Amino acid sequence: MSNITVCVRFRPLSSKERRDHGDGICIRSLDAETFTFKDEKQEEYTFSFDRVFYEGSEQADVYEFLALPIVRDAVNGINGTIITYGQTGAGKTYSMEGPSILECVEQKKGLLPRVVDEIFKNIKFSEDTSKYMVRLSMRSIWRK
Ligand SMILES: Nc1ncnc2c1ncn2[C@@H]1O[C@H](COP(=O)(O)OP(=O)(O)OP(=O)(O)O)[C@@H](O)[C@H]1O
Repeated sequence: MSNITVCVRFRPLSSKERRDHGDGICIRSLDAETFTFKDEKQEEYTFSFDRVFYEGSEQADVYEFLALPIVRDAVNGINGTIITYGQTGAGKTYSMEGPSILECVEQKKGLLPRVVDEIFKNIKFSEDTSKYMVRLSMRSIWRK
């Protein structure tokens, strides 16, 4: 895998979206890396990523593919960054934190709590006598 992994995630339609636009979706899955998008003129475009997470994907799927390799590097002293990008309501916060960072069912926990848990689990069970210093920062960048 290259040093940069780029994935796309589709969230389920909200009840308002279903009410306003019905169930019709313009995305057709081809495989775990490729989907087609049909625009309003019915033109079809194909897009490929390192992984496509369709609307049924679980938080754990995203974590295992995307974040776990970064955590494994981090405990070996290799920095890593996770960036979520998308328009408002696309699901960035849900993917990073889960439905709520404070009260959250295990299955819905987002990347951030999973990453923190795994880093400290690794440190706790590391056999050598190394000292670890963990630095983690989060930024939100938006345009009005
Ligand atoms: N994969 C998902 N499964 C179920 N619900 C989701 C998923 N992704 C997002 N949602 C829901 O969609 C809504 C919008 O998601 P979220 O708040 O994460 O968007 P956002 O990209 O962070 O938006 P903003 O940029 O405005 O902060 C929320 O109600 C969230 O719970």
